[in-house]
Amino acid sequence: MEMPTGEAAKELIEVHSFMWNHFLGFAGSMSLKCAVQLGIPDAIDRHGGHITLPELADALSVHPAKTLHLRRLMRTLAQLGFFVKQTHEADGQEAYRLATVSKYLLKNQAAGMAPALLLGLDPEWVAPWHSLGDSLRREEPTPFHAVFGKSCWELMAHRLDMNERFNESMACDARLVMEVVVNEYGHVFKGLRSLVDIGGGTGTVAKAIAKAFPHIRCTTFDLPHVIESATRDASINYVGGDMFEHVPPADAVILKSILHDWGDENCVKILKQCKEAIPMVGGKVILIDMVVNPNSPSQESTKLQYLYDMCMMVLCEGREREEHEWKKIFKDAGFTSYKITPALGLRSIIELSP
Ligand SMILES: C[S@@+](CC[C@H](N)C(=O)[O-])C[C@H]1O[C@@H](n2cnc3c(N)ncnc32)[C@H](O)[C@@H]1O
Ligand SMILES: O=c1cc(-c2ccc(O)cc2)oc2c(O)c(O)ccc12
Repeated sequence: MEMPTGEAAKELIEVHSFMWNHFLGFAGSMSLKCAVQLGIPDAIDRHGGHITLPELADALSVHPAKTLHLRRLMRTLAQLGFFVKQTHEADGQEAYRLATVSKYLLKNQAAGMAPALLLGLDPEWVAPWHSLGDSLRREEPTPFHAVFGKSCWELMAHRLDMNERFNESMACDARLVMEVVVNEYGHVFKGLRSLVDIGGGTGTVAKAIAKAFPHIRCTTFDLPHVIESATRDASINYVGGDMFEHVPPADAVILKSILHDWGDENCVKILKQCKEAIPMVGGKVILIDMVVNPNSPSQESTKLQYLYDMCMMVLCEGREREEHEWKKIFKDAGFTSYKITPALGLRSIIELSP
């Protein structure tokens, strides 16, 4: 094959770089996972936010033969924007400090995101991705079924370690999102005296609402094994059950990241149960979910929504939807009107009236 020259050579180099950037995306994610598992952000934080390489190696008990490996890991993560590399003028020693983003990887942080990183890259949660292609040729509902023979919800009822990791990942996302919802969009809860969070996990959403609006009686509703594993908070009622069969009555029900877990038919079934649970006058259903806009000015958001959609395809039977797809579901479930507030970057608040 003749080697390209001129414009063709330039194109080849660009293609090469584009491809490798994508092929090696996982190496960046896995390096970050390694940093979190080793506790690098916390070690830097404990050291006053700035640490030299030998100090870091010492703090992490890195084997003396692996100091250079640590340096390579740190320079990669600094290049990716997770740490800031500094060189001491006096002795030329390499040092690192936390970048703004890595503060969100500290353990025991209210807004920490480490559990979401660890769940997404857990070998058992990654395994179904290897079956995606084969699964597209077969009848089973998801690649997750191909690997585990059941849905993730069924599996987690028996695998309490997975249940705990999953719930913690969801809780860390909910803490972040609800901080914005109650502070910036509190009007959504105006006039409500009671509210049920459907598929509320271990209660993070309900706790955030009860704390911001103590006059609202909040209930967390989820599958029995999830409710049993929740640490009780006196301000919340906890109810175990199946949302396809019954939803406890309240002025409003909220569903955060629930409908995107399910296909259209199941969404209609869930919403019909929600409609039964709220008053015809003054009742409302509040959804916190994604509304995909393929023509969004923020193509970065659209890309993330599509990637999340792929997660839903692999791990559960859900999908991320455009407004016209939501509209049909709301109509089929018997709701007369809806209002979308694109409030949270990737996600929107959607209010439904019966
Ligand atoms: C993606 S998580 C969302 C958790 C929480 N709403 C949040 O955003 O942090 C979906 C939740 O739905 C719950 N769930 C699944 N099937 C359910 C069912 N049939 N009835 C009630 N809850 C269910 C799961 O146990 C899980 O807690
Ligand atoms: O099964 C999942 C997994 C995730 C998930 C993937 C990657 C991460 O880094 C964190 C979490 O999220 C899910 C989700 O939001 C959902 O509604 C259902 C299932 C899953």
